[in-house]
Amino acid sequence: MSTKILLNGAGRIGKAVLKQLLENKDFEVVAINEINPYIENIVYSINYDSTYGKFEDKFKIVENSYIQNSKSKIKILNCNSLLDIDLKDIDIIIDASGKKEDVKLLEKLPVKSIFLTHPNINAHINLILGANEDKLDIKKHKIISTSSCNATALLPALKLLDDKKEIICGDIVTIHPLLNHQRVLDGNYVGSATRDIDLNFEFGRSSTQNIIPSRTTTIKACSYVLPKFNTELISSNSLRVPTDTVGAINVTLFTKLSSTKDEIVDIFKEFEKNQEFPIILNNFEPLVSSDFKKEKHTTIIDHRYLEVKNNMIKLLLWYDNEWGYASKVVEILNYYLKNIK
Ligand SMILES: NC(=O)c1ccc[n+]([C@@H]2O[C@H](COP(=O)([O-])OP(=O)(O)OC[C@H]3O[C@@H](n4cnc5c(N)ncnc54)[C@H](O)[C@@H]3O)[C@@H](O)[C@H]2O)c1
Repeated sequence: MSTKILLNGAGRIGKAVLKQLLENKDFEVVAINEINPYIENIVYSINYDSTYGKFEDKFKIVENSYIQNSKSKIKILNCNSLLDIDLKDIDIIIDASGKKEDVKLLEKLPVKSIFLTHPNINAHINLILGANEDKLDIKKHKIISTSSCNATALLPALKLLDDKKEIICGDIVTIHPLLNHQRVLDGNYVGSATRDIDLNFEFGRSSTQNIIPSRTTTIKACSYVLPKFNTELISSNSLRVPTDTVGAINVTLFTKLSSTKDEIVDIFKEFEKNQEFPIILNNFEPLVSSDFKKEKHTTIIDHRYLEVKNNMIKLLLWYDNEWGYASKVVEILNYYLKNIK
């Protein structure tokens, strides 16, 4: 029997998750809850996407509150809170709205599990494949955070290098594409449920005319998954750039054991050969960010820019922050269901 899913929030991540769930017969998305009250607009934005292109099996509206294509029929709901939804036919909720609902209230909802697509210290587990999937305990973990796109891309590489060379300290710079909370032209800062960084004037500035520096919660998100990787060990900041998707992270690490470049390349090659999930992809070609669009590997190690000097390792990582991250949400969901059976 297929797993019945309610998707909360059909924005950038919600739609990427939806389209990947629709490819899999084990899942049935029975409902989408969106605060956007216009079902015509919801169906339009599922069918047409500037970043990933048209959706071939188009949806249309049926019976006023459903959308349907050749394979699926999905009820569209318009509630402000998950707590107000009748969940009797739902097994699992994927919350991609960015709303920070009280976890104590979410725990009481009559579903098997709730997946949050943001880091959440109060979730029962923050889970990143390649970092802590062995810690998943389906008896204890009902509210599962799938962390952030940056932490998902960074932490497996950090853990691997720490296991082999022991990280003493480091610094990262995330180079992150546009997000929907940003301004097109200069304006006032607008707060957003999708960000929990303090009020930040820079985000009131035109997103298409600037490289915008900002703080990032990446390392904090890593620490919710593996406490060793915290802001005492690794400093961070971010540059927001005017591209649609695919982020990069510049990583500088100082390690207890020294290394050679060949050794580090071999560590990543060995991991790629033996991995259970598509996590590490080693790249040796002269590629640019758009070449990694729709890449499902969690993190692409760009060996053309790998530098190793004694105890210092400098890496350039790439990741698709939308489609790639959404593919991890679906993989974690699959992993969870396999553990239930
Ligand atoms: N965009 C990324 O690169 C990225 C990557 C990983 C994780 N995330 C996280 O995923 C979440 C969503 O981010 P996004 O980029 O898709 O944002 P988005 O603004 O594109 O989408 C959010 C959607 O949720 C809807 N929504 C807001 N409040 C709601 C509510 N109370 N109930 C139902 N729907 C509601 C909005 O109308 C919108 O359609 C955030 O927590 C974000 O931090 C984003």
